[in-house]
Amino acid sequence: MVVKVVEDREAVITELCALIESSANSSIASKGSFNVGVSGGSLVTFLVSGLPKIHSDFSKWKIFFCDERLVPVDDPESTFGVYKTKLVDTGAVNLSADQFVTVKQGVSALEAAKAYENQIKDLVPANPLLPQFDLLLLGMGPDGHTCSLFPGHELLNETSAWVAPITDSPKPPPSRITLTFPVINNAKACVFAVSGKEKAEMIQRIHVLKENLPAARVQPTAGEVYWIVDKEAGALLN
Ligand SMILES: O=C1O[C@H](COP(=O)(O)O)[C@@H](O)[C@H](O)[C@H]1O
Repeated sequence: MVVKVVEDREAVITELCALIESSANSSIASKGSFNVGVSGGSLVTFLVSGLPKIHSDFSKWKIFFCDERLVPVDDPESTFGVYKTKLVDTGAVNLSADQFVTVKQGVSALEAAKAYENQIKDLVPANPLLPQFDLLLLGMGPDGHTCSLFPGHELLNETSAWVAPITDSPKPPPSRITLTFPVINNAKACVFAVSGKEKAEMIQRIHVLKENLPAARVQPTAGEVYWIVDKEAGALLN
């Protein structure tokens, strides 16, 4: 695990996007494609600000969702909706909407999760039996959740589904789908980008007190997990 404390939110964005650039370009050089999973929440604003500054062949990118809220795309809570509006429609980066592997609309959470799992099966090479993303970009909520994996929730123990439905998310909206730990921990690399003093206590609980919170369970078996935190979020690390 690599924990890097940087000056401020801007520096988090710079570090995060340098890591993305390097991962994307080495994936494209070695196999001609880059399969990346994105999260919602604060990560969207980091990427909207940082991605336009990196150099990569964006046509080789395929973008998946580490989790998605089951709301219409034009709802402000839709993670795809926000990326589409702020990153694609603005032309900020050379990505088209169809490079995002979106979640089926207008069906139950269970059906949406199953359909997304099948899309992943078709598009992401398995290594050896589970899909292996090149990079997963993760956020951590102030309660220690990541993706839509919340403290104390039964989904933390999911071992067979790659993508799971959740209809009782403690953070609204309640209905979502999420990658599960077997898939997350099979990624080549995962990165958390965390900024702000409201995250400081949780960073301490995970990295100093070693509490087994959802974000702490991100430990890729054959890859690296990076934590990029700013000084406010990392204030209680020592
Ligand atoms: O609900 C969600 O929250 C987490 C954390 O969001 P943040 O705004 O505290 O960074 C996010 O990573 C996840 O994708 C999202 O659905």
